Amino acid sequence: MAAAVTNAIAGAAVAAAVASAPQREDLSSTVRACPFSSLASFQSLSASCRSVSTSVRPRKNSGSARIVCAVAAPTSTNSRSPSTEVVGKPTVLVAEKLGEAGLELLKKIANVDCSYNLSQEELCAKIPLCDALIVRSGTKVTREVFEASNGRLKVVGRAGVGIDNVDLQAATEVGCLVVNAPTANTIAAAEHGIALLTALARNVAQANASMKAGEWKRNKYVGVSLVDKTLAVMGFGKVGSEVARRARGLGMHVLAHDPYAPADRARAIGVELVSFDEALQRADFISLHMPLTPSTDKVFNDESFAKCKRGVRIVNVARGGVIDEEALFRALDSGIVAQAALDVFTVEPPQKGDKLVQHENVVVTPHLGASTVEAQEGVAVEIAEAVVGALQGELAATAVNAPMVPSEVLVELAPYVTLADRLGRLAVQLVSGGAGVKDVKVTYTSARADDDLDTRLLRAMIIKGLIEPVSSAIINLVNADFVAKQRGLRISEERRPSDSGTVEVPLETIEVRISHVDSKFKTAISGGDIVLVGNVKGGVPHLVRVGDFSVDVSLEGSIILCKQVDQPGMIGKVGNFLGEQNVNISFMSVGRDAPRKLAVMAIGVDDTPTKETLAKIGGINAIEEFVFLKL
Ligand SMILES: NC(=O)c1ccc[n+]([C@@H]2O[C@H](COP(=O)([O-])OP(=O)(O)OC[C@H]3O[C@@H](n4cnc5c(N)ncnc54)[C@H](O)[C@@H]3O)[C@@H](O)[C@H]2O)c1
Ligand SMILES: O=C(O)[C@H](O)COP(=O)(O)O
Repeated sequence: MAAAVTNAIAGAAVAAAVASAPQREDLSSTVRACPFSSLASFQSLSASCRSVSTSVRPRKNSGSARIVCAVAAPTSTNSRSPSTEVVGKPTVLVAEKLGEAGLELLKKIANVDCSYNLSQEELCAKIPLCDALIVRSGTKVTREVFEASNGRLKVVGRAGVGIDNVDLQAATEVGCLVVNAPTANTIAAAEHGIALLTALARNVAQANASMKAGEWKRNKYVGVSLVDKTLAVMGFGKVGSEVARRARGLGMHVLAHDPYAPADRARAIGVELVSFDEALQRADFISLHMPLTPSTDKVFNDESFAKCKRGVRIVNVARGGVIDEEALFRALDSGIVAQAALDVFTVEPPQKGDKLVQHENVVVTPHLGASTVEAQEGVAVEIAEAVVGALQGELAATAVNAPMVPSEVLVELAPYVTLADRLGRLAVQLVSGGAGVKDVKVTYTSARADDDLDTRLLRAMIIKGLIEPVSSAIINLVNADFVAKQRGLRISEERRPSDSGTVEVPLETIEVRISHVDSKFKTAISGGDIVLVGNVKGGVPHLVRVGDFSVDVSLEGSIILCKQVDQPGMIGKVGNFLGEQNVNISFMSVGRDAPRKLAVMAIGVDDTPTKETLAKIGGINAIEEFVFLKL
């Protein structure tokens, strides 16, 4: 007897729960466009991969480019729109001054709202209307901002390098991509570092102020020479190496401390890489160029100043927070530090009358490192390109909160990305009961060596497929692992060597196995688990196994799976019922134990059959159970 029709129809509604999913919704209302859900969208993504592939390489720390899959832009019709907004275009909020060329690029694809000097409350009020936000260092993009966006904010662009003003953890949790503009202001920052170094050595700022006050004090402002002095560059990245190169040109001996710096770069510039302590002990001048991170926070403190040569001079164009400002004040007063030049401060702007700013041996500028005409135009274009790309679902070469997936890998994995998402979607629809999905094992069969397959993207897409149909979450490469962990969904991965495959093809099959659940289609159970296996044929993802039965159905449209007693006329009967309702069949395949024994019929349909049609199929005598699954 055929399974109860109601059970079968419930297949379309996905009663399954993924562990601790906050909401269960009808599948039809929750299937969302995935950035890679169609080959077409992935091909456009691949095209952009190719265009950058020669310049893209994995970067250690932040030194070189990264490529990740971004999140496709939603359009802005789901929120109240600003009056000037063009419906259907994404909205980009530019919260700090951005160069014209960048604004022009943004305006080609988006409604651009330039609103500067917003308070946190004003930013939080605006953000639910925005798909992207562009900031410099003056705007704090806090957890509160991400939460206020209600999931609409898809990308934050930092028009500059330092991302210490953006809560990356909160961004990742909500699946918001963060991109920066890491290269365009390097030279400007390095030049400002050198400007401060020379100004410090020759008392330019103090002498200037004194003369403007009507004085003429030639003896007071005798400086020190730079030539033959030792400069320690702390943080030998983009800016640090440019400062080092210029300091070498000034005839200085240059040391660098950077735990991650490549020795060949240092050798090429004529720089000696040393430990933190050695740098402090040998330097006459110290120039800071490391990012502000938990490990560099106040790394210049009483203890480190005590290790310095007496009379050392310090330049900081990195971040105020890397110096304990109270400790610097003490070191200046005690003479350990003769002079300091500061472009950056723990709190910006510092309080009026700040004692460090007022100190006579301190030269200050109001965070001007990146502020040249050239750098600001460059940064604006760099960030606008990254944000536009991300909004169009393309690649972000400068993402800071997503794993790097090299472009070549993305191109090759494109059809498998779709396969992974669809296997996840089908598998979760086969789960019944309230136990929830907790344990999923993914097995990749490949003829390639174990270290020759990057599965992070595939895993992310399987997670997306498993979670999205049964929750309100939106999953992408940024937040997939986080959301899975948060929901107690354990994904284990295994590589299985392929005997028959070739290394030309990255993957033979992907198997998704859900343990410790019941299935509404018992035939999908193998060894106690729901098991689906898929592969890619001619660039199209196919389902090739359901439980212990081989099938072959392309993963497009929707699928009806029937378990039946193998007998003549079955295909015709089912086909007739679907034909009566004008439901187009795209694919049909039968996998069986043996002739006239049990079989699984997989039918791909382009349209969604009505409940009545599904009831008629369920009523066919030879059909023991069936399920309708939406992709
Ligand atoms: N004042 C400005 O206007 C201005 C302009 C540009 C950059 N910056 C700041 O300058 C800093 C450097 O920028 P960049 O573009 O060179 O970045 P970068 O990422 O290219 O270089 C930073 C380097 O610091 C190194 N590093 C990390 N931790 C370290 C540690 N504990 N000790 C020593 N080195 C460490 C990294 O390995 C890296 O090589 C950033 O903080 C950036 O925000 C300021
Ligand atoms: O990290 C940076 O890029 C610099 O600090 C520049 O910051 P700004 O964009 O606020 O000038």
